[in-house]
Amino acid sequence: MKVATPEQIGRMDTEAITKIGIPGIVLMENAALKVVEEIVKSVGNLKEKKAVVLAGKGNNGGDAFAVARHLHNIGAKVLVFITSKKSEIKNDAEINLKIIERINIETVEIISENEVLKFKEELEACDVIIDGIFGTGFKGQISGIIDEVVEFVNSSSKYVVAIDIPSGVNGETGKVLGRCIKAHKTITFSYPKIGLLINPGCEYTGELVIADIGIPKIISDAVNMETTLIDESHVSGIIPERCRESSKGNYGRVLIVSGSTGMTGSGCLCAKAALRSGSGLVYLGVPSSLRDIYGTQLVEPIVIPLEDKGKGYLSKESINEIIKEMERMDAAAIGPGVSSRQDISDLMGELIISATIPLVLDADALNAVSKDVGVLRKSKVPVIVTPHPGEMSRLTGISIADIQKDRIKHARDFSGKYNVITVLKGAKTIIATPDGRIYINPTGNPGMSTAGTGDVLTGIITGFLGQGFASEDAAAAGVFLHGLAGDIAAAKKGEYGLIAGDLIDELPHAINKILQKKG
Ligand SMILES: NC(=O)C1=CN([C@@H]2O[C@H](COP(=O)(O)OP(=O)(O)OC[C@H]3O[C@@H](n4cnc5c(N)ncnc54)[C@H](O)[C@@H]3O)[C@@H](O)[C@H]2O)[C@@H](O)CC1
Ligand SMILES: [K+]
Repeated sequence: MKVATPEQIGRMDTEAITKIGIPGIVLMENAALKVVEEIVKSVGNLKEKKAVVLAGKGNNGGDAFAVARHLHNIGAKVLVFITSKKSEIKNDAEINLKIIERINIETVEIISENEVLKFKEELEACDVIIDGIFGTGFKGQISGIIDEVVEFVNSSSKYVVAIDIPSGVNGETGKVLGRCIKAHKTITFSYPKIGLLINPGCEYTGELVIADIGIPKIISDAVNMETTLIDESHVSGIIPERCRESSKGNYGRVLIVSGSTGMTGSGCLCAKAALRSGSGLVYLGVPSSLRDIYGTQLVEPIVIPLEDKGKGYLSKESINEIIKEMERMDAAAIGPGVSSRQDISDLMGELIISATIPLVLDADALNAVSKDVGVLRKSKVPVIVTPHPGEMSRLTGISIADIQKDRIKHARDFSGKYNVITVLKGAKTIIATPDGRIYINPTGNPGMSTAGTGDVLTGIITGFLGQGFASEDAAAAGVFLHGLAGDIAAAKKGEYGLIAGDLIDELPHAINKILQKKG
């Protein structure tokens, strides 16, 4: 599903009004009806129930006035608090304000401490709070009396519904600089806004509902939305049904270059995940002195011992063997458990430059690349890098805290600078393409913060690359299914006891769920 910036949504609204001739008040009415429908779904029959509606001075407030009218019509006792002077309210919002005044819905301007006290009392007795203070027009930080109002809402323990965006979230960046409405449900219009999907904004939205308010397709299609929220239908468009007549040769050969003494598990997880994502043949290139360990752990993958002179880690001496093996492969992953010795750095640089098949670089490969990041630009093949924030910090020299503050920007900058696809892991994994497009992944849970889950992701993405998916599709489908497998595992076992191997077990179920979408 496409994701919009507030500016793009504003443009769609304006063009629907000016170019197509749909009056703004009609869009506002559509928006309000969708909000009321969702309130009823969550709170039930509102007859005789008390609703407190908060309205700001912009069009978000206009929506709130129209919501108040419909709640009143279905029998709710509605009280509207306005966070500005009524005289500041203009245009469509003013029309809706005048309407509710004419039908005797009580409206109170909260402009002094007296009204704040009244507001606090009313909150205690109400059944639902509707937040229409700020929407896409919000910038900066909530302050003054509105700050107190938001604090009371958040400490009220009442059900809170946000109109379009919880007031206080920046719809473009997801930043929350001050206090912010913590909603149980947010009904956002036309398309999700980026700020509702990424941290910290997404922590405030509660359940997110996307409501169509009638923007004509001709208008929205003309807006170039560069951000995609990966969803089931997106992934089902990537994963093909298997051909009835096929053999393992149809589903790719992948090479996983992995392992050092004490770090053999990562390659095993990676290889199993590649197989569970449908790979025809998985080859695991490992230091030859460790081959027996893999032999006892793995049945289906083929182990290729790479000369290590008995050292238990790979070095530059294995380069020719690896490059030769790559010639018969369709994709390769390099990195899981290879250790971070200098020998590995030298090996990585040469492999990246010489590779002739799509690559996934993970873990120690990224740490090695950090010493000379420019080598990524010398690759002749598509490269996917899968850093967690710590690895991203080493690759860029930017602190983890700063990366986390603007994950989209840092992923996009890195992809643009080094011509790679960046999979920036963490809650809401971000994928950035070299031409600046972004994918946001909604699946996954904190149970996946455990050793080996990154190796599983690398295996899935590599498996998909080997099956001929474009790098961007392999990354998008890979992160979504990895998170979905984690969600299925967490539903069965809880988040505490979840381990990386559980993701591999659930991966076939996650893929099946997506294939069923194809109908
Ligand atoms: N015709 C339209 O354009 C439609 C707009 N809709 C609604 O309108 C909203 C956007 O309306 P607006 O553009 O009027 O914006 P908002 O209603 O979000 O509010 C903007 C107002 O808040 C002020 N403001 C911004 N940041 C502030 C801060 N930190 N502290 C104090 N005041 C601040 C601005 O100066 C402006 O007066 C959407 O979110 C949506 O809810 C919907 O009704 C659909 C149709
Ligand atoms: K709002």
